[in-house]
Amino acid sequence: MQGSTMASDGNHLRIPSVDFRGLSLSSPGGGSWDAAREQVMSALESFGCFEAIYDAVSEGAKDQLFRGVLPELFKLPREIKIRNEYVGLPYHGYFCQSPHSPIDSLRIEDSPTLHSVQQFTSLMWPDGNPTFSNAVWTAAKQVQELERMVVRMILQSMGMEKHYDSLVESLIHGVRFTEYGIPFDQESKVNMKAHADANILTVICQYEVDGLEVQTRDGEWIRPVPQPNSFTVMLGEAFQAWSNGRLPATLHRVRVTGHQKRYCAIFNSRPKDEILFQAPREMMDEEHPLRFRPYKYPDYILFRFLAEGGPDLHEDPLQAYAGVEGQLNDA
Ligand SMILES: O=C(O)CCC(=O)C(=O)O
Ligand SMILES: [Fe+2]
Repeated sequence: MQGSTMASDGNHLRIPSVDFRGLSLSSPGGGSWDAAREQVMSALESFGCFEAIYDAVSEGAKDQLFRGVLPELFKLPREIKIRNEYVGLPYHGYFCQSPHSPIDSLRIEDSPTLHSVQQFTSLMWPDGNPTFSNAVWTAAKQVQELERMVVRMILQSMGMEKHYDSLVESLIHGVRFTEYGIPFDQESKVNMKAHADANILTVICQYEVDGLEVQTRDGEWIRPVPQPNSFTVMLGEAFQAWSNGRLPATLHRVRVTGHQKRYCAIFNSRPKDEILFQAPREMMDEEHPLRFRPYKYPDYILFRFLAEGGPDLHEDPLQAYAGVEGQLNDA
């Protein structure tokens, strides 16, 4: 078991890494599992994220994805890519507008289900592209297993394991693939400004060209160094709401400092459209009164990205939308 690495490199903080090799959702307990769980919780507390060492997605599979499948996808003409529309939810299909950098981004919803990936594939390649479908589906299934292990560990640590099945059942997993060009502002080099994700957890797979930066709980920005067998895992706003504020969402941004195109795979699970998402009762007591009113994910996304002047309006959009001390308290 590789230890949790909180040590500094000179004065450069490193994100703790946690070894998931050999762990499985089918045996969520025992020595190595419990040790990894401790490391996960301590990393989330200080850093809001950790590097998962996880080789279920092999180096070969990553090579195939990033060298073959993704460049082929992004090379398609724009009029094909816009076919990936998620009606009613901005940023959940295709988007290519950013004030900060050239960007091209496509989300595949329900990607651990082969049929869902095939549907996406047939929009892009009407004659089919089994190599694409299989590569994406296989990676998504493996990353979903990693994500579920992390969710299970977190719930165990909070004494909430009995809610694991219902929480997982309320979520849908997807993957977003993004291609970034060189940022417009060459001083800041920001491709994507600081934000938290609306989902429960985000699992980021970088490849060769780094760029992700994460803000630690002390407010310091650190840059995960992608390894062939690592994924960066961080907390999203849905977990913050579900845990009644105990698991604050992690701020992160993207800065591409070189002159290469950057591809990134962003895996995550988010509340299903129809679910009224809320913290279980046990998360509340006299010391911890309700922090976020129940909400539906699509309503929040519309608030965040479309209503009231767009994504830049609120510094803490979840608080503004669902915080019980927020303006929309009685909405
Ligand atoms: O490209 C990355 O590393 C992160 C992208 C991101 O934060 C997002 O799409 O929400
Ligand atoms: Fe993000």
